[in-house]
Amino acid sequence: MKNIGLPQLSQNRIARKKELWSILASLMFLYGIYEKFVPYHFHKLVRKYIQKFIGFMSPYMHITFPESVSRQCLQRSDAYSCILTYLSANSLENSKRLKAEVVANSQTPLVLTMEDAEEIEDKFQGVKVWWFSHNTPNDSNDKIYLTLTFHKNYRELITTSYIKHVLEEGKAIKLKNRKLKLYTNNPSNDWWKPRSSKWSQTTFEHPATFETLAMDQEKKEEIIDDLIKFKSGKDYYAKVGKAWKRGYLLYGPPGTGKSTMISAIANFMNYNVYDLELTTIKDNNELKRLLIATSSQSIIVIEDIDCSIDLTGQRTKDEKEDKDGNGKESNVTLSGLLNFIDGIWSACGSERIIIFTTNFVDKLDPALIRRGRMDKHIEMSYCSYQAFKVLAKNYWDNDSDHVLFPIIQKLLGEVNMTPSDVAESLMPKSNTEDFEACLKNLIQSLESVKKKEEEEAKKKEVQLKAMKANGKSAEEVKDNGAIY
Ligand SMILES: Nc1ncnc2c1ncn2[C@@H]1O[C@H](COP(=O)(O)OP(=O)(O)OP(=O)(O)O)[C@@H](O)[C@H]1O
Repeated sequence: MKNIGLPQLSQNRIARKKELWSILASLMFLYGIYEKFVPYHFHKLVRKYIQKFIGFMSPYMHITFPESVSRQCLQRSDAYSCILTYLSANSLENSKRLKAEVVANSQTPLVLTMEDAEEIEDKFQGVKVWWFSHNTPNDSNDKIYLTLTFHKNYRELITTSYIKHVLEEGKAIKLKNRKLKLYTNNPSNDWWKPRSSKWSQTTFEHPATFETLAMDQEKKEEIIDDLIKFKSGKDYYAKVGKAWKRGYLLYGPPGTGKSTMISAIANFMNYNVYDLELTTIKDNNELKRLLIATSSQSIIVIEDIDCSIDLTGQRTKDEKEDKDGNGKESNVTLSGLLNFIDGIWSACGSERIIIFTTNFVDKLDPALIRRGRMDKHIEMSYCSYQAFKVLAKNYWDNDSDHVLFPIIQKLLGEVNMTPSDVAESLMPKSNTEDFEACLKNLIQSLESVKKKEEEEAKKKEVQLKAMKANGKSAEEVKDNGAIY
């Protein structure tokens, strides 16, 4: 009988299929054993190496950005949200795919989110990249991650230029879109308008940041660290049973940057500012009403607290009358203010910073500024060499050293000059004035202050000698202001 069986080719195919099935069955069997008997932590390791191997073989590379409140992110105004803002703004298609969620009590009410496992394509200098959003189930923090995928050939371009471009563009768009508010309780100057115990508001647009704030780097970092700790401290405050708020006392001579620091904090934290004018508040009840009307994520500021009201209750009625004779009177008391800061009413909101500023810290009632109430006391001092370098960068974009810098460094060590005065010297007075001319102006100002200080010291020394010669006591000499 003639062989009419399957042709040779088909038989080979069947044999190969059988082989494949048996390999598959063996692999499944081995996987079952691996799953059952190999410890879990070892699984993770194996997965990691498999992923590494696949990554090594693949022509594509991945970079992952977590949704975090890390120090660096905050300084870059949150890398994760900068990327989403960039993606949303840069393509019509992307903006359709990104969801805008409304977040209550937030300065940025619209928060962009990307669907889990969604992919967005972008192009940079002709190179295609893909952004991919995903959760990591193993991550106990339940964070969302953005992964950037690109071809290995463009590694240099993407890791240096593209990411920088995305972050900068995203940050710029965010800054443009963000609108912080400045509230004030200062009543209108128009006499016909009724006096109101409410806040009036305007847009807060101060450009100060920690980068442009002239102060020693170490001190600056300490404040930034403190703010970050506060911002991410919701659970901590709940755990220790404390209202989620923090008090800062900024003290130092006029022109050392206390108001500038407040603006830098507001911009850094993205908080609204409530500028509280105590002298216009009738009594403690009005103060309470104003407090209740403030929102969370805000900074309540009382500037020049030493001049605001009588906080010791010893001022006479005559003194309360203002210079124009308006009879403007404030019955806000120290206890009212203490209640405002940390009494029961202060718990009506959360995530709030209270800032007092003063030029005379010694004048303040210790109860008002004790730690726990004013948690951090920050001295804003005269311009140091490091602070001067920040100002040189702000005003002249100068990062490098200059031959005149050592002279300035020496003079700043000998003379007390406020950052405000240093900044004034660094500002060009005409179109022809360049950086060097401004540095010379500064040296001149520093030298004239130094000369004045030396002359005054000499004068006081002569005075002192004369008084001593006249038989005056040490106390009397001191009272007369001589250096003793
Ligand atoms: N530390 C600083 N960094 C940057 N700029 C500063 C600094 N200090 C002062 N300046 C500049 O000087 C100006 C005045 O500073 P600012 O009003 O912040 O000082 P202040 O300490 O609040 O003064 P006052 O006690 O009189 O209210 C600001 O507009 C700013 O340009």
